[in-house]
Amino acid sequence: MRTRVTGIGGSPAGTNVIGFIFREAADERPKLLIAATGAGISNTLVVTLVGFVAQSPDDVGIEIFLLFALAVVVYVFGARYVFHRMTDIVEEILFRLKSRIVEKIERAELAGLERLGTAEIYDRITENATLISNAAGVVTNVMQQILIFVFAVLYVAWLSLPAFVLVAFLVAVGLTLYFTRSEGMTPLLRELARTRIAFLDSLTDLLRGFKETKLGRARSVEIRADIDATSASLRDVSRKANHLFDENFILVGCTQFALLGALVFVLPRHVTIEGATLSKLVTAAMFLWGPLQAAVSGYPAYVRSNHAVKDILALEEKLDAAADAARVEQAEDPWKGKPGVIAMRDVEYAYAGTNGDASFRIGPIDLSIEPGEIVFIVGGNGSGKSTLLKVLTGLYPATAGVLRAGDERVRPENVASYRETISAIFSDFHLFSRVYGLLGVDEAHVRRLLVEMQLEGKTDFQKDRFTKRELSTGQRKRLAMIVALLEDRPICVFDEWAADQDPEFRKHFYDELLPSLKRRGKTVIAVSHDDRYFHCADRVVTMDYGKIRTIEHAAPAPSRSSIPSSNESTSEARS
Ligand SMILES: Nc1ncnc2c1ncn2[C@@H]1O[C@H](COP(=O)(O)OP(=O)(O)OP(=O)(O)O)[C@@H](O)[C@H]1O
Repeated sequence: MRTRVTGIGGSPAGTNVIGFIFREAADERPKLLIAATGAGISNTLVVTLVGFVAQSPDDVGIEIFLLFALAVVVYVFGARYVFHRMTDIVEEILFRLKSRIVEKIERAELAGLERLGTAEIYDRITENATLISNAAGVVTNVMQQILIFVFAVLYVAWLSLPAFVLVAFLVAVGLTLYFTRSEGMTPLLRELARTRIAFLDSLTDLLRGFKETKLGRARSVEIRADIDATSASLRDVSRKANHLFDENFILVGCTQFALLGALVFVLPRHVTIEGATLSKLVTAAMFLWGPLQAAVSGYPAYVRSNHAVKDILALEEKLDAAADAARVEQAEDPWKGKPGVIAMRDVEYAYAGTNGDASFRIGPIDLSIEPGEIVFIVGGNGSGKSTLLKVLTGLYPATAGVLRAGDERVRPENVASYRETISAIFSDFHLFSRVYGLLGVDEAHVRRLLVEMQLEGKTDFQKDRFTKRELSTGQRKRLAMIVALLEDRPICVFDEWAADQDPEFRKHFYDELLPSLKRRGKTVIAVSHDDRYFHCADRVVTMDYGKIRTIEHAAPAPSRSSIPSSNESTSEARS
């Protein structure tokens, strides 16, 4: 059966799937080779015996039949062993590869992962892994067919040396043409990989923006046009690649016809050859066709799996690069859960620019936050508040300056331990399906928090999960708050947490929750736009264009009549 191309990746990393499997099967290589050779020989023997018996059926004794039966048995056991082991080995490699990639994702720095994007990771870990998995059987078959082919050619050499020379010459010409033409495949495969990721990106855009597309016909038509365009180019490149494979397949068939033609039309004119030998040669040449076609039709799958292997290894390299700074994380923990004063001295952070564009940067920033202090970070949209939080929490490594916690400088060697002292709810927070990091937590305690967050009856907590996570944004943020409270870490970081809460719960957050955290000795760093609650902070840090504009000690709570409207004060802050 022909193997079709459905979209393959390409990359510069250098290895192939056979090397990959053989490296993995180092101890088993001799056994695999013996089993594959045994299967190949017995397969050839079966066909040779059948040809022999067909020539003179009356001369056949029981020993020929027993040899025939033995060859079948050897083939079955040899082939079974090779196929099963190759599948096991490939699946084991893929299992290890996936867990290694997941580990590297975990170790990657946030900025590195943000640059990489999710489409490439999804594609490599699913599509490419499936390609390699499917190719295991095909690759084994190709290797076995090559062995059978070699034995069949040896059989031809035994029958007639001139015929062997003819076969060797025509097969060499055919294969040289085939492989030369197949080289045209590499750029097509690379193009396919790029197009497939672009397709995934557009599809993700459509799915994430589903509501928006439902509301706008023009938007939906335009995004559809973009997806169709990517999909069409995926189809065209895939079609080109498959046509190339088809032509190569036909080319090998032509080599076969040339071989048969040369055997019957050319050879007898130049070499003395008996009719019986010629007939055996023709049978052998026809027999050669099977393994050759099988090997050639399996070759696309082999090429695809090679590209898939290269792409996965290239992804690993990118993840390694993203993990550089955090390579030795967990090595040190100087704080033992007590980070002390957090101090930023001349700290700067710059996003990596794309296509030479100037990127946004914050700093230089000088800021110290005492344990137990409540600090609000305020400022207009895009002033760098969230970026500052990510640097402060050690998620973005400062590109200049020093971040200290207590007496210790936060460095790649200890940043993971520093992060362990912080609970954070970012504006794009994620609620995990289970309360990872808190598995086995006391359910009664969680239920009390559900009551405090006014979520009883909306969801419940059973077996380490909130029974329902499809809640309103404000309610989901309350669930995230429950997780943060359960973590019970000394530093709490909230990025516009109150923004999606109703007035009553917003008041609860500022007037009760934050003071109760303070009473428990927690440091709270919160991004806020709620100017009417700025008095709840010990200090208010105002950011503007990535720099700290002012740091003010909070004024006492204003009387109700003097509270400005939220709009007034926001515009004042921005002016
Ligand atoms: N992942 C990123 N890569 C590159 N630039 C980014 C990235 N995230 C944010 N920026 C840039 O950093 C600037 C500051 O963004 P940031 O989210 O820190 O602002 P903010 O003060 O929290 O804004 P808002 O009040 O709207 O949440 C933005 O203008 C944006 O251009």
